[in-house]
Amino acid sequence: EFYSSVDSMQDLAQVEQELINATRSYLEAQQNQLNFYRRYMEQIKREHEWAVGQLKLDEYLGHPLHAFRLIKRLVLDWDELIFETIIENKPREDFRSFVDALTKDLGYPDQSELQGAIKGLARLQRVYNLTTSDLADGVINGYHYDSELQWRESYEIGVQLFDLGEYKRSLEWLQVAFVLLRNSPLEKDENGYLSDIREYAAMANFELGNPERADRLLKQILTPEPIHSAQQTRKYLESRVTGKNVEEKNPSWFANYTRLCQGRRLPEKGSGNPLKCYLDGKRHAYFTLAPLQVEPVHLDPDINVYHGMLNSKQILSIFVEVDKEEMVRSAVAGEGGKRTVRDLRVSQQTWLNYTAPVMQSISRIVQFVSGFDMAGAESMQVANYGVGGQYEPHPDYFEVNLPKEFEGDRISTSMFYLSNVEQGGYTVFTKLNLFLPPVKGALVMWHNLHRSLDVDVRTFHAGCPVIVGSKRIGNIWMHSGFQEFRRPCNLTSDSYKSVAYRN
Ligand SMILES: O=C(O)CCC(=O)C(=O)O
Ligand SMILES: [Fe+2]
Repeated sequence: EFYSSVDSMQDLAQVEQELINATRSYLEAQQNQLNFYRRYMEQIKREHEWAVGQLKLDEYLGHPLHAFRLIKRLVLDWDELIFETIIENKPREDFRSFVDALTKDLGYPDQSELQGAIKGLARLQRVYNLTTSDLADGVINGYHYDSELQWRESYEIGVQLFDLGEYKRSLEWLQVAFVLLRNSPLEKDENGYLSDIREYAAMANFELGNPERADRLLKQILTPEPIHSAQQTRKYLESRVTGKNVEEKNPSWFANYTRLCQGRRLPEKGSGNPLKCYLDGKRHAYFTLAPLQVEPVHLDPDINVYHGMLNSKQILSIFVEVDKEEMVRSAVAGEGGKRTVRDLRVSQQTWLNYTAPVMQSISRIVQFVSGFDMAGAESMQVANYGVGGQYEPHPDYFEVNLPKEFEGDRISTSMFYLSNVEQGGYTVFTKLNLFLPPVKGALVMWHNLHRSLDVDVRTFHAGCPVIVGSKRIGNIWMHSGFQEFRRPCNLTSDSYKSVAYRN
């Protein structure tokens, strides 16, 4: 799978580069072969002309060498030089086997990849309120990127969204495609693409509960030919009950999620945020010379950002380790805890243990900042999101179906940002009115469990869709086993605080 991480998309760029090279050599080889045929024809033609110019044909052929040449050409040359090489077409065979090997080697995207990429675009539109015309113009949140879409691309998006049942969005893309094609000075639309667009637009309108509009669009493309597909579509639609214009129903968390992803908090009660950044050199001797740069972003539950925990060199070393592993599409726990791939989590990931030197440093950082015993730590999960990649609101604890290999639930999360993100990709806490833009080298830490070890529902959080850029994070989840002396329970339980936050 390629679309779910920017890193794996790089393989595709390489595939395309190699395809360009291979196609170039193919064209060149074909050209050489054609030139050879042409030269051969010219040569024979010259001989014919010479013969006709000089002598009568029977005189010419009366010469034994001429007779021999003609027969030799027809028996051998035409066959070997022309017929066989045309049929065999070596350049084409070479090209075909090169492409086969290349796609086997580096992989090749299929329809489902295209769908994944298009769903990603639709997700960006939904979460960030991006208009279709802006996106098609390459304008994202007011930033102009030099990459507007062609009518064909907009059309393809419209068609795919139609197939996905996203009729309203589909219609918008079809309209953009229509206008682009109609206003395009180069395209003459000999193939009737305007009609194709109208036909899809008609069907989308029909599904949206506008049968009159659908009919009007289809009438615009009716041709005298009875087999034309617009007529068939019309018949088909007449036989069906029109769709209902149902407003897209979003889940209850969606409004909070999108607002925070857009960097908008609800106004705070009281006198605003009293939290101040501070330096902490006392937490552990390790931080005496380089005190922790703490940005407390929430109290109760405490969420802290520790800035400058990893430098670029260390982050590069982490990715040297990542390159030794295989990145796989991230999954979520499905029914009965089974690994399930879903659109709610679109990224690729791998796991790193703490043997490499850089990973030993990371282990020390987490140990000294959190005070936890690393005996309870999972390996670090390194993830890379693709454009539109996200992780919808979830808790990090298991609560049920805790995998057997762990002692206790995930008591805390330590999340390192391993990249900046050009646009989007915030981490948001949907129940705490909190958003965090990724800052390369920073570490975010919080507890997922109350001191009673009951789950703290307030810690629901999400990774917002990446709009532009490649988001990389490294997560270390700590389990509650081994930590009884590190984070002892209180005399009174504070798990009541979570009650109001369940849904
Ligand atoms: O990408 C993010 O900001 C959050 C990721 C996350 O919550 C997770 O991987 O569990
Ligand atoms: Fe998480």
